[in-house]
Amino acid sequence: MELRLSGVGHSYAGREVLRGVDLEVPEGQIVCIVGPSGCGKSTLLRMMGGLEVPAEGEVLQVGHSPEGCLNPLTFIFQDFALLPWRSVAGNVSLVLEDHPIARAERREMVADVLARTRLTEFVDALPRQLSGGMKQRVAIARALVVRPAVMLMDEPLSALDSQTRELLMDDLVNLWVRQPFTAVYVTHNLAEAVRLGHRIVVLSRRPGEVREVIQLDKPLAERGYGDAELEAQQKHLWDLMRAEAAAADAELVGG
Ligand SMILES: Nc1ncnc2c1ncn2[C@@H]1O[C@H](COP(=O)(O)OP(=O)(O)OP(=O)(O)O)[C@@H](O)[C@H]1O
Repeated sequence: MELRLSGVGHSYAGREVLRGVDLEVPEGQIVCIVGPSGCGKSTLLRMMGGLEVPAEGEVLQVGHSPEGCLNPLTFIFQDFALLPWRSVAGNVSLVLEDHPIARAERREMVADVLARTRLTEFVDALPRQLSGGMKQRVAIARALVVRPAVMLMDEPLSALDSQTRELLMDDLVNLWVRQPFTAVYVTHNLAEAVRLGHRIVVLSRRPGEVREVIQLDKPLAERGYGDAELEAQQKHLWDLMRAEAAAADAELVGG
């Protein structure tokens, strides 16, 4: 399934936050959305996930969900949102419990996704026993277990330290290479965008409009830490964003 947004615009209490956003999320690709603080990135993601309806324009879901999909649009947030009293397996299986799935099959689905996210040996651990990176891997496993059509990721790595971020980026790349998924990935971090994005959408400051869409053709598996080509793309992105970010910053400071 792919997502197509056309002419999406929105205001909150008379304050315009998004304007005329056209955007496509092709099946099997990761689309990163970058832009200065407050430009409407999370709002756009919520609209893609059907949590909010845009005042203008439309968000279309085109095509079919993958076979066995239990929840077409699944969110991953920065704060993991795990239940502290449930084990790793318990947190992952939670999202299957509302579906008519036999216990044995449910167990198999959880075991499979924990293996894919390298969590098998932590199956019985509680969230408080896990590092931040592992907690986010549990959240990713929980999102993947429902076989989503599109994963909607809102700054999933921003609560983590830089080494953990690097490791998790490798994990996401490996997951995608083994079994491509479709995702929209909102981030402030341009290094993450050039490492993970097949396409990067740059929004202007509020009201967020699409300033540029960058297509990165280098295969994800070949993008490594310190890659010169990616660093050049990152610099280009920063050149685009610098003035917008400074202006947005001044606006926020000034209220
Ligand atoms: N439910 C809401 N009610 C009123 N205003 C809102 C609501 N949600 C977001 N806003 C405002 O809309 C603007 C865009 O917010 P949004 O969180 O989408 O931006 P963002 O680009 O994700 O920001 P950041 O990069 O800082 O996370 C901000 O000014 C925010 O305060």
